[in-house]
Amino acid sequence: MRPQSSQQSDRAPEPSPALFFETVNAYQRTAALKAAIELDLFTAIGEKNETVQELARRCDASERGLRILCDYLTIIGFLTKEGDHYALTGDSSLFLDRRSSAYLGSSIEFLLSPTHVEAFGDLKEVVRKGGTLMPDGGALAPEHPMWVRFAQVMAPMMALPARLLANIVDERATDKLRVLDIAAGHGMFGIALAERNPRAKITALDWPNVLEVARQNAREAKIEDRFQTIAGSAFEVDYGDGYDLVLLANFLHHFDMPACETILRRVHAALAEDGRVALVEFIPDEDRINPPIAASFSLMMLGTTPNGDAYTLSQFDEMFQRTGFAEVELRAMPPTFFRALVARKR
Ligand SMILES: Nc1ncnc2c1ncn2[C@@H]1O[C@H](CSCC[C@H]([NH3+])C(=O)O)[C@@H](O)[C@H]1O
Repeated sequence: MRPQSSQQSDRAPEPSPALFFETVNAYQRTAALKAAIELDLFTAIGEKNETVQELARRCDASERGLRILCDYLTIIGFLTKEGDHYALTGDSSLFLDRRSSAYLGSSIEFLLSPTHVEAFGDLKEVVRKGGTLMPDGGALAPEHPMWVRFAQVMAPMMALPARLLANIVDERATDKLRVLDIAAGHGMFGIALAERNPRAKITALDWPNVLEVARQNAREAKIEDRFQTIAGSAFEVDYGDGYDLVLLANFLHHFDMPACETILRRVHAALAEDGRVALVEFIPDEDRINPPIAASFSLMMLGTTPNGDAYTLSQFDEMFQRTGFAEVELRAMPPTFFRALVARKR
């Protein structure tokens, strides 16, 4: 490190074009990670194929290509390099080695699907308009096939947040618990509750094509006898009533505040008198720029939905107040970037 006098460190850093070049070329960063996942490079290195020659055999790729890819991945922090040997970092070993139960590689099939990437193809026009250019409400079009893909490939990634939420909302895991999981997707949030608490009964609501994936996951978790479904739009279908807990995980951010309130009013009516609603969301601080991952999620909503957003705690408070909820509790869900909001009906 360059020695700095206290006088120098008070000054603004020298101007640098580094951020410009890094950002303009950031599509190559995405491409490098995608290529490594598709070549199963991280698993190969985890299996101790550590040189370019060994990796070329294992990944069925050229030595030149792998040398340049591995050096690039080292530069951006996914690998380490000593001499001509590459190794995984702790994060890469946990999240990118296919043999890990926390493997995230399959999520690129959703996150980098053509639907998603194309939504950001002309962001200038999206910004001019103030919402997605995708037809029919973008991601919110009824039975959009992207949600089937989401349910299939994101289930492993949601297993941990689902277990964390279950601990928060059903600590004892012994009481009777009727749960409605709205926009259930893969169904993992409800399934995690049913796995912990033998008296939990889950009703999962989503589009019919998505519910097929949730039902399959419920069968695999051996809780299908306590797993029902309601197919259709959360704005239209009858929820039933008397629920002890309603889950709204990663759903409200797709809509503007009046639409969120429509859902919350319907939830309020469907809850038992001592019932609760639990939200799982990316919730930025009031400055809307921290924490970075939660706050950046607004851009995802700008590109893919007409009116969605990452709402702050004060915005959720307002929505809860206007829809009759009481006692809102905010809970962190480390090590994930989600936060949970639990509100009582009364
Ligand atoms: N109008 C709607 N009614 C019901 N579900 C919807 C609607 N629009 C989108 N969805 C579903 O909303 C889900 C959003 S993804 C969230 C899935 C899950 N709760 C999780 O936290 O991981 C997808 O499964 C969509 O199919």
